[in-house]
Amino acid sequence: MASIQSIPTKVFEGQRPGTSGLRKRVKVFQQEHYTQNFIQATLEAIPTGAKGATLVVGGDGRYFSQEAVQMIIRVAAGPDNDFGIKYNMSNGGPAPESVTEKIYEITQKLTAYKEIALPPADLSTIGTQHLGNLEIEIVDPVADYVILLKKIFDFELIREFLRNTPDFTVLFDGMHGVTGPYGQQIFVNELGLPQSSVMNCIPKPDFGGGHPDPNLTYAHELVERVEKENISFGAASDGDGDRNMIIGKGAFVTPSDSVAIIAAHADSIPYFRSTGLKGCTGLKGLARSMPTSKALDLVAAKKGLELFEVPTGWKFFGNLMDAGRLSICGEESFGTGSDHIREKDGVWAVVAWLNIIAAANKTKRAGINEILQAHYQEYGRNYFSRYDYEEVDAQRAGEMVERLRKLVSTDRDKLLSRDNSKYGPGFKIIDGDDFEYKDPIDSSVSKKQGVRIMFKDGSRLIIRLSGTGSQGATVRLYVEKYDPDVHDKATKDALKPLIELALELTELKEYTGRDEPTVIT
Ligand SMILES: O=P(O)(O)OC[C@H]1O[C@H](O)[C@H](O)[C@@H](O)[C@@H]1O
Repeated sequence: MASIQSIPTKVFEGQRPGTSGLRKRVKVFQQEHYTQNFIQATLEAIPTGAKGATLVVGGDGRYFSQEAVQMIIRVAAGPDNDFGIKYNMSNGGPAPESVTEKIYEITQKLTAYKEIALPPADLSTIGTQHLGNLEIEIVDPVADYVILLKKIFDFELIREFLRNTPDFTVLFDGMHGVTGPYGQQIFVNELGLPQSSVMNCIPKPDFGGGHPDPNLTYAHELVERVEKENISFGAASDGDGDRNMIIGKGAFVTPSDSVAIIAAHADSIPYFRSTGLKGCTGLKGLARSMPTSKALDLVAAKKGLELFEVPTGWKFFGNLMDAGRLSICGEESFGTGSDHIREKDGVWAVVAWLNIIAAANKTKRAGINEILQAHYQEYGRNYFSRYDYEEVDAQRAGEMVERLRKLVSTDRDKLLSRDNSKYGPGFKIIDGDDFEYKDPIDSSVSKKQGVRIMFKDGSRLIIRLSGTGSQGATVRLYVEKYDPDVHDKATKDALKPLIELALELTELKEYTGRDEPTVIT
């Protein structure tokens, strides 16, 4: 998808004919995806002036950089709505492909755009202000968000548990992203944890020089402190607050396990109980992106819930949620969430885990490790790993994927008769395809979403090109092995034969020229 900066936008100067006196209001959510909200604002709120809209930034004005806000206001304040796009994106989710494709098509026809100059907005003052004839309302999103979370989770239970269990220590890493003020308010002010339970909670435009990616590589400060200081529960969320990582001393919760465990324990979360409590929705279906491990499928089967496997990208969950068929979903790329909003939500996932642990501790003492082990005992364990090969030659990466596509289609017989016995029993290939998804709600079809190879023992290997890499191509190789009995192997040992098989079968080294991946998660 084109970025904001690269979408040429036709902007009118001064007042639009026939709109004299119109007060335009701008709606921009604090929680990421302002690309989508920018589009929403441009297409709906601004031209008609009909929709009241709000610019949401932190009370202290630091959640968005002043430049970003100015850019949004400037562009959103002026576009002439003769684009002819009428799409309903009011669920607040990421724009669907139909919209981004239409916008891209329009950008190909535009020949010029103008900008209007606006004075800078004062982001530090809550309330309404005017920039020319543009009305902006600055609100504090933390307060609204806390109200929402209190309807979803059992704050009282968590608070009690933390108060009565002082040796259960917590460390939340805001990574100098947008969730810092939320972490401060929720973990310290609401749940009563000491100030030392949060770190890096001042949002900074440069993320304090770090890379705000909540994984074992980039959240190393948190990882080191959790081990050194014997922290029971460590958590991080990323720069824009939508992703999360959950760890404990000697424990790492893979995102695939995380969504499965949240779903398995959903009845300890008020929002998912169909108890008739105000705001409780009951647990509807579950969903994961295709490469995410099938741990969630086992939970869905046991609970008798619908399970959806969608292509990579949160936008595919929105229709299912709007149709009332999806409650909890997740992606291996550290996104976990529910239908309380239409985007993954890092802070939500952290509080979900605290709620689950607090509920489990009503009967016996349990930390992250105990919850993980109990889950594996009940469902078996889906060992999972992702190998990323970043910035490889795009043409060669494309050729590699084409070869694999051929292997799962025209050369299918060759694939199915492949002898993998040297890698151990169970690695007989039983199926393979290039993942295709038909949206059950609007019947739209998304093709070529990743080559999948399935094995007799339930193992899978998946290969796809990243849609978010910025330089050359990023190849992602996902491997998964289900083990119903053995739960305590190190992931890399459990997956070793499958990874070797995957490298041989995909000819990854030959095509990318790489001996090793750049990132392993
Ligand atoms: O295509 P990839 O690089 O694997 O990225 C995939 C990820 O991209 C974005 O972050 C989306 O918001 C995620 O929902 C998605 O999982």
